[in-house]
Amino acid sequence: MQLPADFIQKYQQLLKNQAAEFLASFNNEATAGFRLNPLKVQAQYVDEDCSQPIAHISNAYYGTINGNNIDHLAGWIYSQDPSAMHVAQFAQPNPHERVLDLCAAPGGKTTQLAALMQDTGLLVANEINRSRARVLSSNVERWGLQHTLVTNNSPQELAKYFPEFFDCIVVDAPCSGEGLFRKDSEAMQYWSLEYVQKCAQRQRQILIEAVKMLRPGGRLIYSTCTFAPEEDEQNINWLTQKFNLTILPLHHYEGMDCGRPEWGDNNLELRKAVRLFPHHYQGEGHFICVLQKAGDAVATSTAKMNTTKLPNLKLWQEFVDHTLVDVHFDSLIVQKNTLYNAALEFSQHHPQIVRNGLMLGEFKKNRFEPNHALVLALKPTQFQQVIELEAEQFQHFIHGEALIIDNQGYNKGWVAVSFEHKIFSWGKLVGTQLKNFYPKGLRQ
Ligand SMILES: C[S@@+](CC[C@H](N)C(=O)[O-])C[C@H]1O[C@@H](n2cnc3c(N)ncnc32)[C@H](O)[C@@H]1O
Repeated sequence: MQLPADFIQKYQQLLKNQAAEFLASFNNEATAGFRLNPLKVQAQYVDEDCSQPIAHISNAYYGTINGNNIDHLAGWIYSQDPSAMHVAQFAQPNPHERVLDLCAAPGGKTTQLAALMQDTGLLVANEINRSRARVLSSNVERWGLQHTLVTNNSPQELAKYFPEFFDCIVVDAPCSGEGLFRKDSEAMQYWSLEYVQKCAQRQRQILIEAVKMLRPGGRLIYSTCTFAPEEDEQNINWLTQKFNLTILPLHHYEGMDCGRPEWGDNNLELRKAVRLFPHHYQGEGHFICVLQKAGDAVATSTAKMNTTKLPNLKLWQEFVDHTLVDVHFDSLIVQKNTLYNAALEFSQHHPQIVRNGLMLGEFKKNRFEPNHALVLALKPTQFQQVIELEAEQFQHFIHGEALIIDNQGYNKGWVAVSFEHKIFSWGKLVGTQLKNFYPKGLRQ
């Protein structure tokens, strides 16, 4: 790999006798990994090879996945660089906490945080870029999450709505991406010494807003996928000088390096951070640091904001009675004919919302049409009827075709549709015809 000359020179100076091994690692292939969704699945039921677990990460394995197979469509797996998986794992979010993933798209950390929280409490997944926020939202849907609020705000805007609100905030910052060079050589095109400085400044602006949203005693997790000290140790050192935050010790597992005090004004506390170098760890480059804000560390409960008035829910109730089993939603709200079980209920003033909790469905004239998110979020036992497709039927169905099935005793109406016993879509049964409700945007 042809690395930029300034990059080579910089790391020769910084890493000295380790530089040759570090620079040579860029000629090796990037390491791939994936995580299983513990909200849905156990390893023995997926098609992927789960023979190489990633140490110290729950439900994670080395290897590549097929983005078009049923495991992916049904939200049972997520592709992610093994190093990146340590961020949420070190964040250790507790069930029922209020957690913010401030720079969240496409959703690697969000899906992992939600899994660790067992989809309880409140997870706010924010992304500044609108089209990336949509991708984030579709990954939240695929993962079957019920208590995640997806927002599309700048950190400055978001901070106006959530002063000292969160128990835990993850800032997986936009960075110069040096740790991605092996995976995506295009990342190198943007790289320059000036770009690193620019990224470091932008990260400081983001961190200032993150601190405003963190409650006293709350945890701030800062990560980048770059080796640059300006964006890593120097930013953390600046942060601890500017605000009342202390660095918490992280366990340095095999292959993990410590943060480098000498790269951050000789602040010895920086040793507590984790650096992942590709010549030491089987993954791409990463930096992770966990800090705690001074103050009361008692965990807060998930309080709700003001509630909204509901229209007549008869159509929804009829749908539940005919289609579902043992479901309880206690935060129902309606927005523009769409019914949600809200992750958070707002008064008049609210951030730019892309998805608020679980989208249950839409009121259309005299009927209720369930949303794709609902079929992906419920357990198989929560459907009155599940129709299992054969391989050929599955291929036709994900193309958007209706099917003629051998109807042996199914009732007319909504059914969950599965393949390999993985539920992936709604269908509507009329006699022997299974109408197709697999979303148009996902059809293959
Ligand atoms: C490293 S990526 C996040 C990856 C994500 N956490 C994951 O695990 O899938 C950084 C994100 O920050 C967003 N971003 C860019 N500029 C930003 C800014 N000024 N404030 C907040 N986020 C920003 C980018 O659009 C990008 O989605």
